[in-house]
Amino acid sequence: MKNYGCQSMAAPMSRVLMRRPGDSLRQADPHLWNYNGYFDPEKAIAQYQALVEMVEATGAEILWLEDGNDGLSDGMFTRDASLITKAGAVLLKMGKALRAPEPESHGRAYAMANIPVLGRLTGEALVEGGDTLWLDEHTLVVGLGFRSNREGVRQLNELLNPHGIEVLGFDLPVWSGETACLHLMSVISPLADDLYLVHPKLIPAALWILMKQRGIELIAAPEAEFHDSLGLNLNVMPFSPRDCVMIDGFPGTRAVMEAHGVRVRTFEGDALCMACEGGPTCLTNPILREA
Ligand SMILES: NC(=O)NCCC[C@H](N)C(=O)O
Repeated sequence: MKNYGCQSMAAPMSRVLMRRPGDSLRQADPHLWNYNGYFDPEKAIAQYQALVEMVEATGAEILWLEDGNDGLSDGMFTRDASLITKAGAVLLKMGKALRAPEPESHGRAYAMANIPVLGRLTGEALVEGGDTLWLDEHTLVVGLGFRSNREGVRQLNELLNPHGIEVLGFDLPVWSGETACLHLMSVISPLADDLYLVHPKLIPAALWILMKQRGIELIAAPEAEFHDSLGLNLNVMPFSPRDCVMIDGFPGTRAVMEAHGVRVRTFEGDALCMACEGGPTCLTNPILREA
């Protein structure tokens, strides 16, 4: 039986790649890494543990990457450095230069776990996993901004077309600037194959049209909470269709999801997620999702 394969955003997750924050985060220079005033490493580590317990309670197996005091404090955002497909893993190439060593560290973990590496991005290509979204198992959408570019989409097509996957790129806006983190998944969170939570104003219009054509229902989170949470209210990760986790403190966003039949679990994420610009989708890289 295969122990990897994920070409869906919300099918039941039974295996996931994670990296517990440790000394690298404790020693991170917040100015260098663009962490804001909410940053508190000890509190962040405790908040991360609450997320781990929630993942474990679903029965999902966690494949661990070690911190090892390697100075890669963003390494806890395992979503970004590799992409799992049914044909193997693709080691991506980071738009944030400080994160450049992360894809190869994923490669080492996959080798130890007997997960084949299908390929890696090279040269000028950039793609971070937070910019990728499976619209269906044959269609991967990539947000193009400061973290992902057209050469990345070209190389992904070269690697994935032989496996029946088409990769489409859509431009993202500048928004908060070059050093901030705006991924496609910062403005869209799939909650089920046919239900996405969105921040409409930042969604590429052509992608909006495509999602509507696919019959996906788009539900908008309250705009005030998007601003108050620094966008993290919208970072919602499904364990399985309509069973999700988000950070605590944004009841309006929670209510719109619950009104659509979604079970919402929460954990405190100010010192971890709001501080370091990444929520539960970024902190997890699902390795196996199957209906
Ligand atoms: N997928 C995500 O949205 N990841 C969040 C990454 C945050 C990290 N501090 C970064 O700037 O790359």
